[in-house]
Amino acid sequence: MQDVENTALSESDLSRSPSLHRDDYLRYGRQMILEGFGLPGQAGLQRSSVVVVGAGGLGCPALQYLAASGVGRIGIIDHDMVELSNLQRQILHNESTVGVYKAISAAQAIQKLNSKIQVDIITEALHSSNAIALLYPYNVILDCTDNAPTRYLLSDTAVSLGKPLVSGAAQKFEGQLSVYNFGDNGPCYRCIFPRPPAMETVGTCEETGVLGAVTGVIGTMQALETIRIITGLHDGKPTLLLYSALTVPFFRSVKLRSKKPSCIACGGDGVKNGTIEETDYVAFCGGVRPNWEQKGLSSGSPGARIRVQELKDMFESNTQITLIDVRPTIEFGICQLSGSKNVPLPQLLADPNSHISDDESGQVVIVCRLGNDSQIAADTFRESKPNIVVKDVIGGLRAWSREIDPLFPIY
Ligand SMILES: Nc1ncnc2c1ncn2[C@@H]1O[C@H](COP(=O)(O)OP(=O)(O)OP(=O)(O)O)[C@@H](O)[C@H]1O
Repeated sequence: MQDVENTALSESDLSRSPSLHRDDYLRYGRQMILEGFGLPGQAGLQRSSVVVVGAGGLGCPALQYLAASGVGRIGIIDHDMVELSNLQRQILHNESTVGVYKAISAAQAIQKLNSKIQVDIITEALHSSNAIALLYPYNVILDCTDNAPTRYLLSDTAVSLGKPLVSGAAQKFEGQLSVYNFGDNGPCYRCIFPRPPAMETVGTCEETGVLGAVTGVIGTMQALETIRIITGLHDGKPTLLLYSALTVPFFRSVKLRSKKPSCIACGGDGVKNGTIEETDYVAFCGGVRPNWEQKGLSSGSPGARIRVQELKDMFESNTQITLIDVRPTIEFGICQLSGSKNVPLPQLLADPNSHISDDESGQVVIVCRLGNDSQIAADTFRESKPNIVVKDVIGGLRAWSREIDPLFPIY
């Protein structure tokens, strides 16, 4: 499966008589004088090509260091556009590129840093029918995305194309880093995580929060691992690096086992291009968002979910409601609707009966930030107190801010 033309540079590539422009000796001199790097290392970087999937929190620092180090060709794949809430960590974007495709914004930034490298801009989402074609031209693939379907798709594609996959993840105060499908018998992502996590146990940065500098640490290390692979400085030992910004020592590493012979992707006959195209990665990972109706957690009778306009109407007509906000206390402290009481979702799930009384005379309305947790809370109440009218707010406080009160803080 290893495609010699298109995989990480071989020893013969690195020892081929290198030629650099005169300015490059000055530009890259600080790394060229490093033991084991030298002129072959720099020339290897210049001849290599790398694709970064996701130009967000991880992709930005990774791209920055890859461009600065002189990787000759860099592809950037991201279908999303820059938003104000990205600027806290997605350091290649800025106020003037809000609304611009991230792939374009990031490309502009790294071309300013290094105008001599080739940058390919791809503003479409990576999915099973374009992955092989989009990733084929590059030596190393970086997973800087934030969702399980893309992780499995990237891993299968990397296996199929015989390319190393440098995978990063960051959430809250923590991050993870690993290189898959590399070295002597290195495992793929599926060998280590054969089944996706349950959808309700994972969340995006939007849902769970992330400290910007944590993505900086992991994204930078993704660039570092990539440079080690290209220049032959990587020992190829499969390792999962775990980082926690709040716990000393900050880094721990876990030795990973070799490729699993029974792995459906890299064991046996291996994954075929056709298999990737036929796989519904979103379905494999349980759907884009948990759909509580489909999971049998009915959302009650028609009208069980209300729009923010209906909530406003209830306020204005003085309808008697018990308004429960199920966000974490720290978020409730940032902003809240007047008259709402805070019962964080885990507390509510642990003991739903203690938060509303049996003779609740009005309606119970549940709100959260985006309208997902409120559905879980409402279904839990309906099960424990079937005689009480429980509604939840579609789109949550985000929708309230967008549609009703533009002065209400959005985060
Ligand atoms: N299949 C995919 N193809 C291309 N880009 C992807 C794919 N999946 C995820 N991404 C990109 O990966 C990036 C992940 O970065 P990050 O989580 O920091 O950003 P975000 O999604 O903007 O964050 P937030 O959760 O705060 O909205 C995003 O820019 C997203 O568009």
